[in-house]
Amino acid sequence: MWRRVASLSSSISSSFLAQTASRLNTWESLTTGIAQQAKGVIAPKEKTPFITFVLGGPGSGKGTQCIKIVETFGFAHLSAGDLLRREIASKSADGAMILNTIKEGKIVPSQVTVKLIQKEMELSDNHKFLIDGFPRTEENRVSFEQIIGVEPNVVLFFDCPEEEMVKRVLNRNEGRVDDNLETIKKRLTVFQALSLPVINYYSEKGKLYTIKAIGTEDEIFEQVRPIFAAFETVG
Ligand SMILES: Nc1ncnc2c1ncn2[C@@H]1O[C@H](COP(=O)(O)OP(=O)(O)O)[C@@H](O)[C@H]1O
Ligand SMILES: Nc1ccn([C@H]2C[C@H](O)[C@@H](COP(=O)(O)OP(=O)(O)O)O2)c(=O)n1
Ligand SMILES: [Mg+2]
Repeated sequence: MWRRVASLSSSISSSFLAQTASRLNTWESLTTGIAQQAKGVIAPKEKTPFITFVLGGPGSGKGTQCIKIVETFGFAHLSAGDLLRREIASKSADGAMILNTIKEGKIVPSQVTVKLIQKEMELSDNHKFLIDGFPRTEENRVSFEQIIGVEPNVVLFFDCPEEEMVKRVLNRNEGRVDDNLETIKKRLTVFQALSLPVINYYSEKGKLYTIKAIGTEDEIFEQVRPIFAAFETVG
């Protein structure tokens, strides 16, 4: 009999203990969460990231359309070119190498660019990212997959005739070292040889959305809008 009572009491006490422990755990995690928020510690990234790569030749209107996507759909905009130009301006160890590469119309080693993108993603409290001007090569693409470990949900390709891209870049007027005819010609060759294979890769994967990038900025955005609107509906 005592055994039954003993075993009963032990099962009561163990279940009581388990419940108490579970309450304490819940409380602990709640209080930890509150304390972290109060201290401004970065909250755990609960949502799966939603990644959009924005591709297209130089001057195809990627940056211009990204501004509209941010305004309408609340993405964080990470321009690979802007991040690299920021490195040059900050006179970091890689700055001189990046400047020469950009002047030459070539592509900066992937390791450098992906690390800059990774840092921005980690600092952001957004989970929806527009990664503009990346990946520009197969090496860029593979490096992102290896370092960040995720694939894009959407890949936009702004498809624009070369003569229109050249005209736009020469009129861009942002004081960029690469906005001159000599560099643009090199960039167009690099785009054909190294970036088009990436675009084809995503086309085969069924992730590519091609936008006819001629017309007014608003006309072009009307092709972009339904792509993201469809994802908003899905949830
Ligand atoms: N639809 C458009 N029609 C004419 N000019 C445009 C259009 N979209 C952008 N531009 C202009 O063309 C230049 C290049 O655009 P930008 O967004 O910087 O392209 P990208 O980021 O693809 O190089 C900018 O000066 C921009 O104001
Ligand atoms: N993934 C990338 C993106 C940009 N770069 C370098 C080389 C590019 O010619 C320059 C400028 O890129 P950016 O995207 O700002 O250029 P456009 O907006 O297309 O004119 O930066 C790079 O090396 N790798
Ligand atoms: Mg741009």
